[in-house]
Amino acid sequence: MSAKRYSPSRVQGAYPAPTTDAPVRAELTIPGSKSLTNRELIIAAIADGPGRLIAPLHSDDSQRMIEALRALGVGVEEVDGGHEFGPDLVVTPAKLHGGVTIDCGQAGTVMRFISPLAGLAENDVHLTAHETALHRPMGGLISALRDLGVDIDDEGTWALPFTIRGHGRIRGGRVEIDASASSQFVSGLLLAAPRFDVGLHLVHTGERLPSLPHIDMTIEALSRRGIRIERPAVGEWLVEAGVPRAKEIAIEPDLSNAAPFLAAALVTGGAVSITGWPAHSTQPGALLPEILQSAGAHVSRHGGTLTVRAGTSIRGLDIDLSAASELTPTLVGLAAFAESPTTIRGIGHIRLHETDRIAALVGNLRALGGTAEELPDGLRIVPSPLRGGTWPAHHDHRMATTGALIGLRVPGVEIDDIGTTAKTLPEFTMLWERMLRG
Ligand SMILES: O=C(O)C1=C[C@@H](OP(=O)(O)O)[C@@H](O)[C@H](O)C1
Ligand SMILES: C=C(OP(=O)(O)O)C(=O)O
Repeated sequence: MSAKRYSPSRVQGAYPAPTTDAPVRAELTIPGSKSLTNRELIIAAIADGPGRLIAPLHSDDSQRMIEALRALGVGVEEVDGGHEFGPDLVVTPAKLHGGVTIDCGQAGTVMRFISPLAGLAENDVHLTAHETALHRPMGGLISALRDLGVDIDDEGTWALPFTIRGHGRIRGGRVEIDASASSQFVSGLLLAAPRFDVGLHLVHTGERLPSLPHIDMTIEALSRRGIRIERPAVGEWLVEAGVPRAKEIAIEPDLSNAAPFLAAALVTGGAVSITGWPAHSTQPGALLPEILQSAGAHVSRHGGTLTVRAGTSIRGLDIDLSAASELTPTLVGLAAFAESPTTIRGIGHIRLHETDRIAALVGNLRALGGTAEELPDGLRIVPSPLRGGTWPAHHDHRMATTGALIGLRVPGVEIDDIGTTAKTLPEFTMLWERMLRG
């Protein structure tokens, strides 16, 4: 039986991707970062008083986190902050109570960040996910939590669904983890670690560690609230026990969600500006200006607005994207229109993202007449003329937005399920059409 579609979007179903002959010229504001919103929600929930998230993301992934925290007893209240994409959030910490079921939807951040927190709850927490996300790796995290003394009943599967039998405390101490399947195992443990009795000494034992900027993001978020984290060696973290300070935190725009819009400038020979681009950011999307420049773009910044202008052509890239693997789908869309081949390496673990992204990207491109091949830890695209056809989203928001990018220059591309974009950007079609209107 095929998996049920994942479509919680405001715009649902098939979406004929708009095509344009004209260069796009637009200035856009992108909603808040998924990764920052869901980290700040967790830290706010274990802080020393009520705190506020300013301009957070409102999408399926953030809603799943809000509902998970509320289920555990934490107060999360919506308060108008005057922002286009939804209210601010006031988070009031509380004793975590358990006795609940939490549905993580498709959100990797929810399944990996809530699990350690559930170990601090007073009772059983049953964790499940949408059926399209039950395959996502949890084993390394389950193993580390067990080593820390957390009682988990997974019926021997090492996967969701499972029950965490919370006892109201986790002792903490030294633990090893193989986080080669996902950096979120590390982030999830670090985020809850201040509330462990003796803090945490976490040692990564796997051969590779993807998405390092996302771990830096976790460390930076905790440090901002007074929690000390040391890194005695690569792949090793020491977190002191303590209570994070309650704060008002402004959430940066989601730079990975800005990627297809910036890439649209190159694909159409135009220019796209994104407002509120942070001067410093741990988001992997902060690498976009440099990556797009290597692809031939002209990049400039004026007063917090980043502008990407097309150059004379798009250069193919040979790039290790392990630090920023969530940018892969957009860069593949860009590569389809380059003047030379693109090779992306270091991203083997994205076979276990929302879908097997390597297989899905190669398969979708080939179905439109493109030339692409899977590599053991990445993929290679040789630009060739494409024709229209169905672009399956594979219940993956970034596959859907890549289909839209390709459709800008290839008439007749239809994304089978645009609803998937609600995972992190329910406003995708609205913003895409706003970009095309200029
Ligand atoms: O911590 C985070 O917010 C994320 C970490 C990364 O996960 P992986 O390390 O599993 O790739 C990234 O791909 C995901 O989109 C968000
Ligand atoms: C891999 C992703 O999501 P998640 O947070 O569910 O891991 C992603 O957004 O590209």
